[in-house]
Amino acid sequence: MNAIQVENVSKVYRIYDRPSDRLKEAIRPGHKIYHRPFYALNDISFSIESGETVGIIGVNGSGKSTILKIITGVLKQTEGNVFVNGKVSALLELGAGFDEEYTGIENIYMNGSILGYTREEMDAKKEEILKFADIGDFVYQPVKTYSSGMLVRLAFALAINVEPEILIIDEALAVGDAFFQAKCFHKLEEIKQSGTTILFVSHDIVSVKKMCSRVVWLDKGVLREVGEANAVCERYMSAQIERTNAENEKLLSQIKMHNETSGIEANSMIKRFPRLDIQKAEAITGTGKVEILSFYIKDKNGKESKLLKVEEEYSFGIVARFHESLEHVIFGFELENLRGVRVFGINNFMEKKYIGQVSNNKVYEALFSLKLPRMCKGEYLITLAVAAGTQENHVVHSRIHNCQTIFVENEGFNIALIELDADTRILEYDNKDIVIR
Ligand SMILES: Nc1ncnc2c1ncn2[C@@H]1O[C@H](COP(=O)(O)OP(=O)(O)OP(=O)(O)O)[C@@H](O)[C@H]1O
Repeated sequence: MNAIQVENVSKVYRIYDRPSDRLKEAIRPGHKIYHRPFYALNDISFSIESGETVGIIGVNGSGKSTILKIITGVLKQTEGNVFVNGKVSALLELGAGFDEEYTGIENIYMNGSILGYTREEMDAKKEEILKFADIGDFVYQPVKTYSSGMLVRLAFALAINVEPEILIIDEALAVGDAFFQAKCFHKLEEIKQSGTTILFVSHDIVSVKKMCSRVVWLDKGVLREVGEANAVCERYMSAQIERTNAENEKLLSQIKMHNETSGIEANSMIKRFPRLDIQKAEAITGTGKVEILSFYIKDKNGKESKLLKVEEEYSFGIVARFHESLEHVIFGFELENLRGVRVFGINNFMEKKYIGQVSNNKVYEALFSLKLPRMCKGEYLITLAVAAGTQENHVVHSRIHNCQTIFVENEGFNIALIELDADTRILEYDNKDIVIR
């Protein structure tokens, strides 16, 4: 069953060059048109099944908030239809849904009554809401005195504790502090498991990948893609890379970087490298001026391996052919877990091994030797990249996303993403010997 169905929805705004044009058009109905139509959304269709967690992604101004407002009924579409099946609780703009003259408590009851709950029913929910919001006595103060952090705390606590069938969240979590964000993500995970449909707008692609099974990608009001979360997020990130590449290419040509002495070692021996299988890669992007030919991992005996043990030494090699002479080249790779969380990344720029210039039609091998950190046991995905510029400002010439998996063995407790090397001591004191300041 569909919880939300969006059919050919468009939202058109009238844009006037001068404020007076609006008036001129109003007083001469049927005559001259003074406005230009602007499509904030253009013929958007998608549906969300009951129980799904779906993300909406897109750059600023792509129409994400507009579609959420239309789904929640805050805004009326110009064309098309929206069907919503279930009780909706929404967290839209910060403070929306609150009357700022009233206290937090009063707002809790007002919102509850809008959602059809009686005062008694809200009495029962109040404690849970206040506990989650954790804003102390501020709940007795008018909402207009709240900081943005307090507002989002109350709004989130309210939105999740009214047992919605459909929960809609617009980027709101970004406002809270890190502890609150973590608490919210935990709670969202719980809500998701209970079968609530969740629609989630965020610029944080890692969270979207982690939370959502499917993703809707909006681009300048147009639906670019709807599909499996990881795949759509990858293509979205690739598109962002291409966009920033174009911008950085311009910027780098203006910045004059001093040529470092080249750290490249010449090698005339014939070497064999395993061919990189790019068939399984999730996305390949870049200018195409560099072709990544090989990636390999060798253990300390020089044996190739995809089954790695924590705290052992490995060398990671990237081999690439250059189709153009380039300056300030950066070779690097990243490791992500299967939930899309990056565990580590390394490149020669970070390691302060600067490369002055590489020549057209030559092949270069970048070698990274490292001790594998104490990370959680399991499967990981590798992303390879060759870029040029600096860490902050670079053009990606080739990026092969999630092209290979490795398996990490860890005989430890495996309770978190990484384990620490800590010097742990326990000291004992007599009660009388301590002062707690
Ligand atoms: N009242 C309005 N009149 C004219 N244009 C508007 C109006 N409201 C929104 N827009 C435009 O509609 C487009 C979509 O806006 P929307 O807020 O939905 O984007 P968004 O994807 O949520 O952006 P962000 O990530 O920055 O929040 C933007 O170009 C915005 O300027």
